[in-house]
Amino acid sequence: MRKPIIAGNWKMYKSFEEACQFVEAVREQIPSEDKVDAVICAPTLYLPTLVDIASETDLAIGAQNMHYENEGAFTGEISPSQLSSINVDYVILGHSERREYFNETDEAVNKKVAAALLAGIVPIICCGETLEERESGNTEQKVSGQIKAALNGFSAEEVEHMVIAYEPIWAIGTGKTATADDANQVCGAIRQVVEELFGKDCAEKIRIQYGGSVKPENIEELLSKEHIDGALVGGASLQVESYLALVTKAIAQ
Ligand SMILES: O=C(CO)COP(=O)(O)O
Repeated sequence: MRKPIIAGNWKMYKSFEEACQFVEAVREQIPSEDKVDAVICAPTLYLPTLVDIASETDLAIGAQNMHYENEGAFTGEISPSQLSSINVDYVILGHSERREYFNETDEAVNKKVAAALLAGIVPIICCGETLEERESGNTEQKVSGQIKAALNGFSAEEVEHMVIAYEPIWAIGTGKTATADDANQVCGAIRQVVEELFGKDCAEKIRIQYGGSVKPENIEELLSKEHIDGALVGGASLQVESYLALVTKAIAQ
């Protein structure tokens, strides 16, 4: 049995005060991390304070991006070792918004995954197809290519602790969710790629999230599917009630 993982991706939302109030409100109500991994990936600026507020609780704090170098002349960037120095547990890598607006390539994502491992941060590796790619029947080809590139050069022991997030781009922030069966099919195809590259044991252990308009009303059906082990959630992670509902529903599966 794979433990569910619910990660909120706040993107570029919330003031500092709102972020602190959110974590203060949810930290005591998060179910035990034996049952579910609950994560909030917040704007970088807020991370040290949020890690502090969430310390000694079952809520983990993550970043939404990082550079692959530990230091250097990269104005405006944040490094893996800087994140680990403030005890950040997770980092989202290769989100479609970063690939689209910030020219993040498969090669850069692969370097970032390596850097996250060295820094002891769990990478949440994103993949997903555009509407055009889906309509032309290229979903699995696109997603497999992204995953093969991101996982290039690692061992099964390393890969089994990573998290993959399948987020169809057309379902992000649009209110359109892939049907649970469609999402499960693609997550199953990703698991198959992992099995081919790293073996059955690794494929059975790695957790694969679905992301794209996940909310309390649809999470149960998504998580009831064989290959969907959690969710990467944008909009519905911004409110205390809906985030807690997602986490609570995840353990009822
Ligand atoms: O991009 C997402 C999470 O990373 C999904 O966002 P929404 O849940 O708002 O569709």
